[in-house]
Amino acid sequence: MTTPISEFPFTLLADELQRVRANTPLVHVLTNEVVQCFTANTLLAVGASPAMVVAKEEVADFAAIADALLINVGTLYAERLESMNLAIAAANAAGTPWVLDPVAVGVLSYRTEAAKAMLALKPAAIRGNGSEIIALAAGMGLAQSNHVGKGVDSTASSNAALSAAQALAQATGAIVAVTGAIDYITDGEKTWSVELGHPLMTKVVGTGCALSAVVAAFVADAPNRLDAVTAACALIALAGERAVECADGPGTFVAPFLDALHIIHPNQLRQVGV
Ligand SMILES: Nc1ncnc2c1ncn2[C@@H]1O[C@H](COP(=O)(O)OP(=O)(O)OP(=O)(O)O)[C@@H](O)[C@H]1O
Ligand SMILES: Cc1ncsc1CCO
Ligand SMILES: [Mg+2]
Repeated sequence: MTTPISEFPFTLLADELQRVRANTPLVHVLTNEVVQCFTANTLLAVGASPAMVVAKEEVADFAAIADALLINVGTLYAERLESMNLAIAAANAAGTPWVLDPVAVGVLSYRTEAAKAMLALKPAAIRGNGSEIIALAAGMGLAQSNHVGKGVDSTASSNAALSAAQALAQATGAIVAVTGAIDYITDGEKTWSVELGHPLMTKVVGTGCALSAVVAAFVADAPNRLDAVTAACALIALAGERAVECADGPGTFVAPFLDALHIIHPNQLRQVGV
């Protein structure tokens, strides 16, 4: 059973956005080298405060003072993995929620093993595409790994990964968001479906990665993590839809996407809804 976003109270989405803007959460971002700037700009446009602190000498100190941490394994290598594990340990010690983006997990064994080990470290949320979520679930014996990704791109629809997402949420205690044409956000019991967004969003690198950073911003001090992650997914998809209205293609998508995120006001969401 899934509940469509049209039943997600608009006031809740507005309230979530207002909460994030009021708190301007400091988001510690350990992400891949492709999407750093776009991710930082997306967080700023939403109203959060990004910082890409990566040195192993600094990550523990910073994770302890940040409001949330993002771990994205898109361009993983040994030194970065060491930093990530130090940051996660410090975040957990400080009670700071952290989010896992398992980019291309299932395709390559090094990152698949690294992400699998991270699952035991209690992420607050996991956000990935269909192939990635199926692979994570398969690594725990919860699904069959029958949709290995094509590099960072999914070969599975989010629909095909829904039961894997629900099982993964139950097994890890994380909120799991599996994204694609429809985003599903689940705590293993309740599942929201967000049928918003536009296929052009897959033609611009890093929309999913940036969404994961926004998920981190929303889970910071969240009264309800399922609502927070659902609101983050809905917000990014809505901004994508609005951007497409004034974009000619991928090259002209990014500027109106950032503008839409910056301009969207909670009161607008209260009036018109999703
Ligand atoms: N076919 C689609 N139709 C509508 N919206 C889409 C579609 N595919 C993706 N989206 C939107 O793009 C967002 C990013 O999801 P996607 O599943 O493409 O991430 P991803 O594969 O991890 O991307 P990346 O690794 O490039 O950052 C989704 O949350 C959704 O809003
Ligand atoms: C293209 C790409 N390669 C490694 S990470 C990344 C960003 C999209 O996930
Ligand atoms: Mg991705």
